[in-house]
Formats: sequence, structure tokens, C-alpha cells
Amino acid sequence: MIKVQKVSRNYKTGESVVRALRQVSLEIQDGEFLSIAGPSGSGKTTLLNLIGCIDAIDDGEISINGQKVSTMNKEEKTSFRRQNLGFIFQTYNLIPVLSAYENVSFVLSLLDVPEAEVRQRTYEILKEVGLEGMENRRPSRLSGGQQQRIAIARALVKRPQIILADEPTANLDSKTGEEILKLMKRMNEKFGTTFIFSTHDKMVMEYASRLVQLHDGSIVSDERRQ
Ligand SMILES: Nc1ncnc2c1ncn2[C@@H]1O[C@H](COP(=O)(O)OP(=O)(O)OP(=O)(O)O)[C@@H](O)[C@H]1O
Repeated sequence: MIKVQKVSRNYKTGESVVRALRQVSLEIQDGEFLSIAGPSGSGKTTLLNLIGCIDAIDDGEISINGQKVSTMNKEEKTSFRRQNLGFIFQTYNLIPVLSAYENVSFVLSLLDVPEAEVRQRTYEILKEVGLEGMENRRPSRLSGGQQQRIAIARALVKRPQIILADEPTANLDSKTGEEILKLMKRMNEKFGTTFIFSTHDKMVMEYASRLVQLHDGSIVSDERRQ
């Protein structure tokens, strides 16, 4: 479970201060498929980065599975992220000189997984996301949707409990975006992975089983859909 308690994050630029999150509280249960929506600048990325242990909070507390991540130091956060969290980005963030297989397998190499298991798990997850037969292709030889599938495989291969996705469909046409959403939903159901994704897109919000709306750094609605 993720517990966000009265979390605030301010950005100081010169003389001015942007209050990106204002006393936000939120509890997310294991296995949720949750969308964070809201207009540009409402704080979606800031909230995802704080839950993802990428950024530091100014006030409040975040705990994940009972561990207070908000008070961890940099090294502890890096290790926690590596073990427990997967990330999917709007721009895929793949390594261009690596093949689909290598983009996914290197994550396991960082976790000291034995070589035979790396191979087995990488082939398995690439098949799961619909990329069987494309393992040796570099990202530039794949479509945007296929590149995002690699990113989903890369996030899932270490079997994290939580996947955070910042605008995962923003660079895709609506049909491909919908396919990516369906794939994420299927992975959520199959593996019980918690998915938290941000979006502007109404179609994407429709897939969420819970929709949290932000406005000016505050939660203005929190609605369960099923
Ligand atoms: N590094 C930063 N320095 C200064 N201000 C920042 C920084 N990051 C975000 N902000 C400001 O904090 C507020 C929230 O930004 P955030 O990126 O979290 O919003 P968002 O809802 O994800 O927006 P978008 O949909 O445009 O990505 C905005 O006013 C933004 O300008």
C-alpha cells in the first residue's frame, strides 16, 4: 500500500515560489489501476516523482509497504526504486544502441539475476507485450507503440509491485494509445501490479478503475469507476 500524507512540494525559482503540491493525501491499495488527471501544471508529474522516490518532499510523509520512503537518503531511495518500482515515460527513454532484448535484460543484470534466468524472463515478458520475433531490433526500427511496449516490458521484467507511468500515451495516436492502455490493464490483472499513470486524455482516464483529479496542486476529486 502507498500512503501519501499531507505532502507538499514547492519549487523556488529566483524570488518566486511555485506550490506544486499542497498538502496532498492519498492512499493507494495494492493492485489498483489508478489515473492521475488534471490540467497542465496541476502537479501530476510532481506527485508521480515523489511516489517514485525521484524527488524530495518539503513537508508531509510518503510510505510504501510500511517503509517511509520520504525520509530515505539518496542511496536508500535508489536501492528502493531498483527493487520495488518500475517506470514508463512519455518519450519511452530507451537506449537507442541497444536491441529490444538488451533494453529489457539490462535491468535484470543490474539486479544480479543469473544469466539463464535473465534470458528466460526477458524473452517471456517481450512475448507477453506482443514483441515476439522483434527481440533483436533497435528502437529506431520499431513504431512508437512498439517502443512503448519495450518500455512496459522493461518496467515489468523485474516484477515490481508498482509501476509509475507519466503520460504513457502522449506521443501515440489514439488507436495505439488505446492498445497500450489495454496492455497495461491486462498486465495489471495478470500480475497484480499496481499501475499509477498520469494523463490529460479522456480516453485514457476511461480505462482507470480509480480517477484522482488534481488542480493547482490539490486533489479536487477521487472517484472509483468499478
Ligand atoms: N523543476 C521545477 N522548477 C520550477 N517549477 C517547477 C519544476 N517542476 C515543476 N514546476 C512547476 O510546478 C507546477 C506543477 O508541475 P508538474 O510538472 O508537476 O505539473 P503537471 O500536472 O505534470 O503538468 P504537465 O501536464 O504540463 O506535465 C507547475 O507550475 C510547474 O511549472
